Amino acid sequence: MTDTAGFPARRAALRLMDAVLRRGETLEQAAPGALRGVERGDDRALARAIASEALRWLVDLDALIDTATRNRLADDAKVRTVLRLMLAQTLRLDTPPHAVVATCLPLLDGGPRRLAHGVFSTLSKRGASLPDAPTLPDGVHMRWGALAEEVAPALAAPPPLDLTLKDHAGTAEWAARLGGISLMPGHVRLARGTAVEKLDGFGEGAWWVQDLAASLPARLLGQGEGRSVLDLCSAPGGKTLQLAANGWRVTSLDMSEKRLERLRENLARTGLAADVIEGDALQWEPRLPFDAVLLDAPCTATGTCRRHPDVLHRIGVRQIADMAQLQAALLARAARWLAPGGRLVYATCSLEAAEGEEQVAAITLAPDPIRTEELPQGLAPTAQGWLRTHPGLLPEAGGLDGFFVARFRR
Ligand SMILES: C[S@@+](CC[C@H](N)C(=O)[O-])C[C@H]1O[C@@H](n2cnc3c(N)ncnc32)[C@H](O)[C@@H]1O
Repeated sequence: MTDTAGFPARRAALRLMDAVLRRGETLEQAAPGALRGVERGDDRALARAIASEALRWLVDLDALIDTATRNRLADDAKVRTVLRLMLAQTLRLDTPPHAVVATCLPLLDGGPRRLAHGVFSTLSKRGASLPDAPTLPDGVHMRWGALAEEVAPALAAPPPLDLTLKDHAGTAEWAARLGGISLMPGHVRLARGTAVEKLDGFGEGAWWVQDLAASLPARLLGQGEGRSVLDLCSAPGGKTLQLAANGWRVTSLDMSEKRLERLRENLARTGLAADVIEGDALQWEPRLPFDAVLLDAPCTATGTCRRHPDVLHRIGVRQIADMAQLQAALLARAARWLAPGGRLVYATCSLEAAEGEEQVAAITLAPDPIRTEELPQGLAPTAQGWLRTHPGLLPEAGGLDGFFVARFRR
């Protein structure tokens, strides 16, 4: 064990990488265990930043490593992962090489320290660099096809911070007060890395963090005017907050008690109200039909790859097929709970057709096509009246998450 300052953050980063690449966990799931014992907040943030950058640029970092070894290192060799972390720090986080060596080589104590030092020194002397955009893994390329070329440049850096305002009337004022820009009423975009809790308006619940794309599904249900809506799969509650703020009587259902705790905190902070139910949507039955249903279905979340680059490596055909099966079952149930004339919005933050376009192709409700004027400038619905966003859209404004959204009427 070393007591070098900065070592705990690197050890935690290595644990995060292992959790994602070996055990298929998300960075969020892995964080509590991997960061255990890392006391300082800035060390915890650093560990996450190193692992995120290593995952974002994994293919390119591996290609560099492979130019500097005589025998190719196994994909899951610890020395490869340590080298990925070392290079991510010098090439992406501007950490000086001597600091990288001092804090990372102890990760290999009793192992191939000299090999790692040699490869790192060779690449440093050579002035190794990364391409402008990350190279996506082969499996992602195969699934996304031409879309991969549009998404990759948007992955080069973490995304900006989007806020949704409780009161859309105050958009220009809040944008000026927080030093951001607005891409549509009720939206403010800030530079990435902004610390949320310290911003004006957080304590009083004037806004909540929500990617622009994630704010579109609830907007597509319009003003509630006291009508009832079921927010199905609702936690941590970004869409419940929007619906409540837009005058809907919200029933908010999710099966995760832990995520519902965050939803309740969000309601308390913003002073908004919803009937919160912990339940499994595959078992639960409502007493009365709803005027609207929003199904923000569980998904592989590959549309959030800018923020969560672990999805590029964890998600494959099996996970997509499992999610698609669950989504089909949820969609069939949600459609039955609509009152005549009621509207259903189906959304996923996935870039996989199986979780979007293919999922709604067979639905028996009438389509209620999304219109261009309902969307921020620069976005347009598909020929079918669906919305497909991806990180490569609105590049000058900083992009947006990948979402699929479709609307229907009973
Ligand atoms: C995409 S997230 C929802 C995000 C949320 N709509 C928001 O805007 O904050 C999907 C949610 O589905 C929930 N979920 C997954 N399977 C479920 C089921 N069978 N019944 C109820 N909720 C479920 C998960 O707990 C998770 O919170």
